[in-house]
Amino acid sequence: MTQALAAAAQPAVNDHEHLTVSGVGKSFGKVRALRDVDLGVLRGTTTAIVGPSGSGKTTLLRIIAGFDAPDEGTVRLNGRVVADGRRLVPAHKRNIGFVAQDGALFPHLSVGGNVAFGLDRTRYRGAAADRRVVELLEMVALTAEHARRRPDQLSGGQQQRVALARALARDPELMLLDEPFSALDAGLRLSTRKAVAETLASQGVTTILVTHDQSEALSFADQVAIMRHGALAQVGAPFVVYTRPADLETARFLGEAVVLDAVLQGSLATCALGEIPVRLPPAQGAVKLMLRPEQVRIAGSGGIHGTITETDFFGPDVTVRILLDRRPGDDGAPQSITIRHWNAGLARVGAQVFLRIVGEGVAYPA
Ligand SMILES: Nc1ncnc2c1ncn2[C@@H]1O[C@H](COP(=O)(O)OP(=O)(O)OP(=O)(O)O)[C@@H](O)[C@H]1O
Repeated sequence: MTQALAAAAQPAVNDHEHLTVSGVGKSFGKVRALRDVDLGVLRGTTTAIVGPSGSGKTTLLRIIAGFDAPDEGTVRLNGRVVADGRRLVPAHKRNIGFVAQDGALFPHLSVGGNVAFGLDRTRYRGAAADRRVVELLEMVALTAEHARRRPDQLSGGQQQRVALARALARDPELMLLDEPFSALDAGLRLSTRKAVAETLASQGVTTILVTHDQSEALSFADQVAIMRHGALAQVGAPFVVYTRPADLETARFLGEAVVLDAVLQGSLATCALGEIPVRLPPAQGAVKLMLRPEQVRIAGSGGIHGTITETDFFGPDVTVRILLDRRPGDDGAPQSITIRHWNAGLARVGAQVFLRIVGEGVAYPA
């Protein structure tokens, strides 16, 4: 093959991409853990890989790190192939940082000793190393005082931030985070996540976070990759994947969804909630229409109404199940929806309510 032909046979690689995963597959015996995964990550951005347990997230992260080799496909860092059928650049030559679920700090070393472990000893020695350790601890909102403690004398969130400081000590270009917040309780999880995101953004480190928590993925990342059964179901900006999921399963995975039978004509879907505009209609005729519950509001009056059949109180809001009244000419089965409302006093079982729809729906072929 001539050079020009060989170049044409290569998949297109975006020059701005820090990481490019193309057609990656991996099996463990009969288990197909990854199939035909394509993922591009721009330099300095944050990507979250989210999916249910066993969907292949960790396998993909380990292949990006260089801990495992793909069976097929290619991984490129800065346009350079680091893994394909023949070559495998090992993890320690990929200039990456890795933070595991449990932080994996060395219990026998002090906090400072843990961070210093990551330092390049040809660049940092003696007082320079001590100064760099404190600098790294300050990046993750800890101090020189913490450096003297043992890891077990810190809170869970502090330990995770030390693990991040240790990973940052290597000056990585790419940071891989494998569910690093999952062992923390809700409040600590939020504040640690924010602190970690801010540190990584300020250092301009390209970051990939693996999580099974949808809201964590949506709030942390510039780009969300949804993984299912070893394949990527959708990759896009958080707002896009949440408001325009590629399919119903992705819609339901990323959040609560109101799904109704509808008939689509042009870009208008007729369903038990009236006529709802649809962006980019995929088909005409019978479809499934998806709205997010926050798009359905309880109103003072209107043409759409129903009866509350069930409520569930959560504190800031209440989940309300509503049996929709049939609209004139509708002879289909009765349909119920579940939405949220802030006023628990208003949402009483048996109450009649009017509903108003905000924004557009998403239609899927029935
Ligand atoms: N070393 C291994 N040997 C055999 N099977 C494996 C191995 N590692 C992963 N698997 C299998 O590959 C599939 C994907 O696993 P993986 O750990 O990547 O999923 P995950 O999405 O990270 O799950 P979790 O959220 O539970 O960590 C699973 O079916 C798992 O059992």
